[in-house]
Amino acid sequence: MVHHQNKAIREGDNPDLTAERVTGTFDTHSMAAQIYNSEAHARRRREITEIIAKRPELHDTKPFPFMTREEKILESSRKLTLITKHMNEIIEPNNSNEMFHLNNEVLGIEGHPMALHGIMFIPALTAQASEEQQKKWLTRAINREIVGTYAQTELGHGTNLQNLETTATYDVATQEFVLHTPTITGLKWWPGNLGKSSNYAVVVALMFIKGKNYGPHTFMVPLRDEKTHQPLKGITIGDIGPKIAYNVTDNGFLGFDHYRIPRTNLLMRHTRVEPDGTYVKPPHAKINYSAMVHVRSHMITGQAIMLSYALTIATRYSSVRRQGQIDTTQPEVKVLEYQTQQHRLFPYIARAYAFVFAGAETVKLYERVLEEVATGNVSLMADLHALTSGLKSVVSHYTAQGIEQARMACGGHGYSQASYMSEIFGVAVGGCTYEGENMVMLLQLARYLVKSASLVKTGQSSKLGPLVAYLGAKSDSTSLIDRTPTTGFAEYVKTFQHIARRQTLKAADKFFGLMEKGEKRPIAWNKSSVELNRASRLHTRLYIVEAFVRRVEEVADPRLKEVLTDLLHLHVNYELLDMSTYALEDGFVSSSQLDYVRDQLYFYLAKIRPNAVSLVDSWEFSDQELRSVLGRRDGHVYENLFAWAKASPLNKTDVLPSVDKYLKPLMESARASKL
Ligand SMILES: CCCCCCCCCCCCCCCCCCCCCCCCCC(=O)SCCNC(=O)CCNC(=O)[C@H](O)C(C)(C)COP(=O)(O)OP(=O)(O)OC[C@H]1O[C@@H](n2cnc3c(N)ncnc32)[C@H](O)[C@@H]1OP(=O)(O)O
Ligand SMILES: Cc1cc2nc3c(=O)[nH]c(=O)nc-3n(C[C@H](O)[C@H](O)[C@H](O)COP(=O)(O)OP(=O)(O)OC[C@H]3O[C@@H](n4cnc5c(N)ncnc54)[C@H](O)[C@@H]3O)c2cc1C
Repeated sequence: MVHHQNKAIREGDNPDLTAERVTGTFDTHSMAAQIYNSEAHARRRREITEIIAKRPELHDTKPFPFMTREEKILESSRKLTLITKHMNEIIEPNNSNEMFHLNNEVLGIEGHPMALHGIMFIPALTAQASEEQQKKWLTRAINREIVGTYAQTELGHGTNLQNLETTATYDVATQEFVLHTPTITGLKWWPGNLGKSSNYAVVVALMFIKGKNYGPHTFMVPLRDEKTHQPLKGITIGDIGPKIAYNVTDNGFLGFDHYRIPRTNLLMRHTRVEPDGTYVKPPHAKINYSAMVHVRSHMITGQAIMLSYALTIATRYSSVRRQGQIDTTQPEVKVLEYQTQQHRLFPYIARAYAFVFAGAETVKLYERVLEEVATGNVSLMADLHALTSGLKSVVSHYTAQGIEQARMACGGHGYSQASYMSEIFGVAVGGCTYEGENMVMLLQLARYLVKSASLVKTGQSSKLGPLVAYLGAKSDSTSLIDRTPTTGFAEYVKTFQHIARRQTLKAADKFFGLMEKGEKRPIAWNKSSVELNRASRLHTRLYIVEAFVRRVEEVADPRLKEVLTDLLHLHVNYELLDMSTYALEDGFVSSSQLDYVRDQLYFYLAKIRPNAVSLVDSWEFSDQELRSVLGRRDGHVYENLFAWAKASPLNKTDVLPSVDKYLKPLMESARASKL
């Protein structure tokens, strides 16, 4: 038996797809170890997939697109119960990476009744509850004795947390907080699983003590009776209705009518209110925003995964879809042969790799900050906030664009829910909004960049942190791309640094200049904000390139290194062309250098072509996880599209009631009136 580098090859597969896999030059299991940041985790993912494959009770009973929302919620709850019961046979206890994979395989990306429980409720309790409070609630939450969510956003306010309307007023006499929703716009609105599933929530409310507003604070709040699941007195609660996607999650609304909770339900790891109402300040004003930073840090990886779902589907399908000829004397080609198709897909394959490598670095920094903050050291919080704000925005934006390109690259069948593309897009694009609307988060990063720019301008570049040290460096007069005999990544990195530095300093100049002309700070900020956000994007894209370079430098296996180097070449050339206005406007890069960049881009599209399928196979998504007829591992698309269509609920009968009731009489009366 031949041992192929691509481990997805099976007998009986569509030969067009097998032919692609045979040309792969590297071991896909080894590449999976790069993607999932460790050989052990990549292996565990495969083992978990195999365990699930052998347990039919954990499989979808029918394709999701054929189910109503209610059916999906029921089905997801059934599976959730089973995986909770058998968790320890499938994954290592409390391993969140393994849990994430288990959920994606069994429950899928449309959400489930305990989605926010794992993503935000437990992280909020872990980071913000005191040890005593953790003993009371965290263990119960981990054991799933209670179901919780994170309720912050309101109908009228999501971004501007200082103007939330839900109040928590301290009553010294009873040592209780009184939670109240004064208006319709003060209703909590959006929190995942708040509507129907959760019986507890970490609620963010403005805290008032003796008439003074202490700003947003987090409280542990019981919402429903633990036995009957009926809403408690003083609580108005429900589901907000269907969304673009993610409909298995019951995003909800919540109102309080003078609802009392004990003083000790304020999460008190970093902040305290004494019985007499004395307030003890936290070591950092934003320390209780940690659950948001948790999601922002992890969602970079989550977005890369969803982008790769779409790319896996489109690249496999493009290898079995034949349409048209390039040489008219030859048979029809796989659509993957078209340069336009490669240009649509391959740069996004490179981006997905770049994002997952940047995501791994972000999680590492997040974990370090979490440990440091637990011991009272908050020095890196601002850096982490700036980094995650930029990355969540840039990565979610390009992820959504990439998924949409992948959808269009599948032609008509991409528009069918059999492709599953619309759900993947819908879930992923939510990331542009949740955890901070993208423009708003770019502006958060811009604050950090402007502070750094003012250090540069006042001759204090030595004080710049490592993420922004390049802002204080001197540029070459022009880019050295194609001006040295062996142009390497260093010339590209310097070019991206030049572009990001110039835009940051220019946007900061604009802002400071407006203030010098007498504009008030917030007005000057608003008038500079488009330019500031451009700087934030360029800074983040530079970071992503650098993370990619760092990873490629670390890789030892020569076959992996070669293909990852090809992808990196593709990435830097595509990125530079995409932001060429910035490079051209001050003459840092010339049009002849851009011609070189274009040639390089086309060269690497062709060089990557034989590895394209192996590059997407390396993410090792099972068919169950992908839930896409077009993306099937075996490539048997057409017969399965036909089977899928036949299974559509509309095909249960030949004549629909709507026809009996309306169309037949309509046609009959049209015929009669013609007589
Ligand atoms: C995922 C985990 C998996 C875990 C498993 C792990 C396994 C691993 C596997 C990996 C895969 C996982 C994949 C997951 C996929 C999920 C799929 C789908 C799930 C869908 C779920 C959807 C969930 C969605 C939930 C939600 O959506 S929950 C609601 C989120 N809502 C927002 O995000 C509001 C935005 N708004 C603001 O964040 C604020 O409003 C505001 C703008 C900052 C101003 O904040 P404000 O308090 O007004 O600030 P200012 O007073 O203006 O002060 C400003 C000053 O503070 C500073 N500063 C502000 N912040 C912070 C901060 N943090 N830290 C430090 N400093 C900060 C700032 O730098 C400035 O400093 P300066 O420049 O002054 O020095
Ligand atoms: C799928 C999904 C799941 C969610 N889950 C949860 C959850 O579990 N818990 C929870 O609490 N919330 C949740 N949310 C809410 C989410 O966090 C907010 O919707 C998000 O933070 C954006 O806030 P917003 O809706 O107030 O948007 P807005 O702030 O009203 O945004 C509208 C527009 O105004 C602009 N804008 C607003 N402020 C500024 C500014 N200062 N400067 C420049 N432009 C500005 C924005 O850029 C945007 O273009 C979820 C949302 C979604 C879509």
